[in-house]
Amino acid sequence: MPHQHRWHHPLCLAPRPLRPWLTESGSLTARLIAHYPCFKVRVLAQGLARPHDDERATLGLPRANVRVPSREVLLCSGDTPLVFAHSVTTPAAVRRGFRKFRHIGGRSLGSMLFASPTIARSMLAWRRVDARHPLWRKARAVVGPLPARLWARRSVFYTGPDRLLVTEVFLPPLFQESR
Ligand SMILES: C=C(O[C@@H]1C=C(C(=O)O)C=C[C@H]1O)C(=O)O
Repeated sequence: MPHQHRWHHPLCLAPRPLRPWLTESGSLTARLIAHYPCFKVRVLAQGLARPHDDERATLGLPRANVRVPSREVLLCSGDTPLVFAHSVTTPAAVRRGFRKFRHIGGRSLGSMLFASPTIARSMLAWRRVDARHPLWRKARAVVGPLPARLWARRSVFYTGPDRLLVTEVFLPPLFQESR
């Protein structure tokens, strides 16, 4: 698992206003809605894509060139992006336990994941990402200029044998002011 070890940067290094967001163990969507009344999901991509290097092992995908169901969204307050979220799963999972994944559209994935009593979640893991990481570069491409390092977190949702890996990158409004 080559990149796995990078996913445990100590949270004490994170900006204080960001920590409650990084550690939220319930739905991030629900927490955002509570703080931002103009919460919106902007879907950037939904379809088949190559998983990132640090996602493949977590999903048990052996081949580097395999394409898997993926989704990228910006979670926004009005037009202001707050979180860039990237989710990947397996072709088998979208036919079984995560059947709704492909049809979620402009609703939040959190509304599906946390509504189902048969879906469980792993521990959260955290790291900082910079221009060497594909998620930083993807966020930069849609959001525009960004700080050199951003905090990200990820966790796996499980149902039966199926897995869905959700990674969230936190954008400046969530750490440049305290809420
Ligand atoms: C996992 C959750 O769902 C959020 C919503 C997402 C989406 O709609 O694609 C993706 C990741 C999360 O930021 C959550 O709310 O905690």
